[in-house]
This record gives sequence, structure tokens and C-alpha cells, in this order.
Amino acid sequence: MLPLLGNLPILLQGNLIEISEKLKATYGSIFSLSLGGKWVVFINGNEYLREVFVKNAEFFSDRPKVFFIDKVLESKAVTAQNGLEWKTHRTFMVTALRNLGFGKKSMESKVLEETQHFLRVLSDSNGDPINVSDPIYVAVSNIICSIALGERFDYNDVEFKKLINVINELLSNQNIPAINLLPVLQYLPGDIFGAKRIIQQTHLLKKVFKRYIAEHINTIDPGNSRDFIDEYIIEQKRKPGLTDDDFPIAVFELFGAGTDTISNTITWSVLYLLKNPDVQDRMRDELLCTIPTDRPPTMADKLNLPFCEAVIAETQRLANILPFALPHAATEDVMIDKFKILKGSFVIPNLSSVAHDEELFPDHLKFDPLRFIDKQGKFYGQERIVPFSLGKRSCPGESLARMELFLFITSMVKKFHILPEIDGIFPSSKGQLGIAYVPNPFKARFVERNKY
Ligand code: HEM
Repeated sequence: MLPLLGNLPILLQGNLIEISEKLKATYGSIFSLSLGGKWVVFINGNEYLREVFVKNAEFFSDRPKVFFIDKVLESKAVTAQNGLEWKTHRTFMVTALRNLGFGKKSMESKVLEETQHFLRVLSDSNGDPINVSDPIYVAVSNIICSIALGERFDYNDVEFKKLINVINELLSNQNIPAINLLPVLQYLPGDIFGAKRIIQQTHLLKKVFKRYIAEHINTIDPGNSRDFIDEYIIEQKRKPGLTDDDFPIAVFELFGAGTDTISNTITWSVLYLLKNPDVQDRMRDELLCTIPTDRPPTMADKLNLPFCEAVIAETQRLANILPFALPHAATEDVMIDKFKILKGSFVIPNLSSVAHDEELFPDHLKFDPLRFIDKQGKFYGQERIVPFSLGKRSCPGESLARMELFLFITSMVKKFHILPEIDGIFPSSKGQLGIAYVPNPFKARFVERNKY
């Protein structure tokens, strides 16, 4: 066997989620593969994930220099940096997003406003079949636009459409995990893995964001920050670590992290609700009983909607959109139980091993929100899944993500009956794995409740 290839043939046996399940069943909760001359260690199950990424966070919180980190994110901003630079950017991001209303009423108003535009698009479809992911992707991107750039766009705006198409195409390239593990793939003639195109797209996006940054520099009022770009310009004066070079990547990162993740989760929810009309009806009954008027749900309603919360938790569990989170790196040789993880290894948090743990979630491929409802009918046990990962690198966008998932999914179900394109014929529950696990494109009909 060529040393460079190592265990690569194992990866050719199919989908990495299924392969990792088989390897876990055979070799246990920590196993490693030799790929591209590197050890790639998979950490499985709640207990070991906490042991490695929380208790031993100081040794397992770096990012390795893989293609996506090094060439797309150019080892800049939050996701791709380590040490002091990472800390500076992460602290800035968390503070800036808090200043812009994260977890507060002001952010909720932004999301609610976009939800209304989104519901109008669904109404305008008049119950005809539409590509489900299109309006969701546009609406979710628009929320990041208003956070990052200070403006939302008309859904037909040509510039806006171009921008989100490039981001979408770049992030949905299914070859990225393979190029990460085997960098040589990016140099193959004919660009068959699309690596050169990805890098071109990154440059294009940087150019667009540089233009917005220049416009903001010309119009900023330092006493009145409008958005993430203004926050960066203001904070740059106090923190030299926030460099000009990092700036466009920091904006791109916000789009990349905050668009695909949320829109894919909402799209999965449509697919599951479509296939489980009883769940959809029960959710709508709860919504109509709790909010009998025409107004859309708000975050204040959340505590009174346990079944809706359970549907969202079950969607996140089953959809499993970032099954392997993002890669981490070991900075020392560390013993975890009887396993020695070598310095320099890639360390993968296998979040999928929790979401699809047959002991925790019997019949784990079944969509069953009642897993999250206790005997008193209350929502419980959300901490059994870790869709936002854990430890120092856990997702800083979690509160916005939870708010968007709740407001979009509940307002959609309250207003519409979601039906398959053709009665009795349902889309596949299997998706495609790139960086994220995404559903295959499908159509659905959104029929307004009062017209059903
Ligand atoms: C359903 C939505 C989302 C899910 C499931 C999700 C999940 C994740 C996961 C699993 C990670 C990797 C953690 C690790 O390396 O162990 C991550 C990282 C990250 N997420 Fe999210 N995320 C979501 C939405 C968002 C949003 C809305 C934002 C921004 C507003 C965001 C910003 C980030 C950033 C910047 C990182 C890198 C953190 C670091 O390296 O320190 N995410 N997310």
C-alpha cells in the first residue's frame, strides 16, 4: 500500500457517516485512519467527545492546515486561526454580534421581518410545487446581509442573487472533505475536483466584500455602528490583531457559517414534515391553540410550544448537518484512556455518533419528536445532542441559529400545509455529504391553511 494512500480505500466504500458507524462498531469509540500521510483520529460518543474537546480542550482546539482552512479561509478570521489570533477574532465576533443584538429583541425583529418576506414568497406560489431550498436560502442569506452589510435585498436583486449563488456553489462542493484529507487532489490536471474554481470564487467574494468595506469606511459614524463591518472598523483601532487582510474573510466567514447551516436545517425540516403529516398536524394544532390569532410566533411563545421545540430538536438530530463538525488538530501527544493521540494528528469530533447513537435514540433513523417530550408533555433532553459541537471551538452563532430555526419553522407550519409535489410520492431522506450534509433538491407545495 502506498503510504500516502494509507486507509484511503476504506473511504471509497461509501458515505463517511455510514463508514464511521461501521468503524466505531468494530474498533470502538476512538479509532484512527491513516490518510494522506496523516493520522486522522475520530472521537465518538458523548463521553469521549467531552473528555477530548472539553476536559482536554487545551490540546485539541487548534485547526489543522487543510485545504478549506488554508486556501479558502486563508488561515484568517475565526474558523481558520489558532492561538492568540483566533482568540482576538473570536472575542471580537462574539462581542460584535452581541452589540448588534444577538439574543435580544432587536435581532428578533430582523428575523421576524425576513420571515414575513419569506412567507409572502410561499403564499405567492399559490400552492404550486416550488424548489424548497431556494426561498429558504435567500431569506436566511438576507438575515446575514443585514447583520454583516447593514442592508437586506429584494429577492430578485441581481447582485444579491449573484452573491448567494457563488457562496452556495462554493460551500456545496462535495469534494472539499476529500481535498482536505488528500491535498494532492487539488493539483490534478483539468481541475476535476473543482479546487481551482473554489479558490477563484473565494477571490471573487473577497472583491465584493472589499467593496462593501470601502463604502463603509467612507460613510461610517463611529458613534453609531450599523453592522458587523462597522463594528470591525471601530474595533480595529483598538485591536491591531484585526488586520485589513483578515477583514474580507471575516465577512465571508459570517456568510459561510450562517447561511448554509441554517437554511439546510430548515430544508430538512420541510422534508421530514412532508413525510410525517401527523407530526405536522400536531405541531400546527399546538401553534393554533397557543396563538389563535393571525400573528406569527415570537420567541416569547417558545416555552408554550414544547412539541414545536421537540420537532426542531429532532430535525437537528436526524439531519445531522455537520456530522464531523470541523477538523481539529492535536498540539501535543495526549493519552485519552488507553489511546495515545499523537501531536499533529487531525482530530474529528464525530457529532454523528451522538445524533445516531442507537442506545440513546432507538430506531435512530426514524423521525420521532416524542424522543424530546417527557411524560408530563414537556420538552426535555436537548443536551443529548450536540449539533453546535462542544468545547472552545463550539459554534458562536448558536443563539441566532436557534432563533431562526424556531421563527422560520413555526411560522411556516402555522400558515401552510406542506405537501409533496405529487400526492403519495415523497423525496428521499438521504442527502449528499460535502462540508455539510444537505438534502437532495426537492419540490413541495405550500397550501395556505385557510385554502386547504
Ligand atoms: C443550524 C445552524 C448552525 C449549526 C448546526 C452550526 C454548527 C457549527 C459547528 C458544528 C461548528 C464547528 C465546531 C468545532 O469545530 O468543533 C461551528 C463553528 C462555527 N460556527 Fe456555527 N453553526 C450554525 C450556525 C452558525 C451561525 C448562524 C454563525 C454565525 C453567525 C456561525 C458561526 C460559526 C463560526 C464562526 C464557527 C467557527 C468557530 C471557531 O472556530 O472558533 N454558525 N458551527
